[in-house]
Amino acid sequence: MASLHPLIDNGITKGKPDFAGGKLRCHCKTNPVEVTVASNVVHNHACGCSKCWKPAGSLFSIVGVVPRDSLSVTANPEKLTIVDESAAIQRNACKECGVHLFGRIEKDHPFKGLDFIHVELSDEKGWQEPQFAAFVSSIIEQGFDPSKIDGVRAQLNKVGLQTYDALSPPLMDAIATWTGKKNGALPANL
Ligand SMILES: N[C@@H](CCC(=O)N[C@@H](CS)C(=O)NCC(=O)O)C(=O)O
Ligand SMILES: [Zn+2]
Ligand SMILES: [Zn+2]
Repeated sequence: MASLHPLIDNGITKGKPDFAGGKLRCHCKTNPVEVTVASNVVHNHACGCSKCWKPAGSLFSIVGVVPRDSLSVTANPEKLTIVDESAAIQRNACKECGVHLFGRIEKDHPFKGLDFIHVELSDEKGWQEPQFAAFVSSIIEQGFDPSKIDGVRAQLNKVGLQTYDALSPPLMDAIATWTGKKNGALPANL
């Protein structure tokens, strides 16, 4: 079976409601970028989109939000770079290892004031557990076989995650398959 994400593959461990935050570190063996977060995450969820950072071999990102004021870069900030300046979410990644430390919204947007983080970058336990899975069909755009996408939804449902797409799942899959063929991630004759 495909790996969804290390935090959900073997079932989901519930967080602690009173958890007060912790430190996130990139994957660099020396001089990792360190971010300190003084709050728990909310709306933690799995995201299948192509923009959210995923650990190697995982189909999904686990991403949650924290108030921007509760996040600070506490070591090696010079290693950070913004992945895509034109995106609504300015994802700050380590130039050396590629890990995304936090995403920030600067433009006028419903989520302005919130930063997006990945709690598996922290050694602390107690972060809110993932609550649902979003943008499931988007993994097809990245080359995932569309005929196997319902198996992924079943895997997510099995660990207790409801799955969502912007439209109904079959319609979103069809749109994503078209996009995957167009961008070359899927064979044109599929
Ligand atoms: N199908 C697209 C979906 C991208 C997308 O819309 N992602 C959502 C969820 S993270 C979003 O809000 N993106 C805003 C952004 O990346 O700035 C993909 O996989 O690239
Ligand atoms: Zn790094
Ligand atoms: Zn995403």
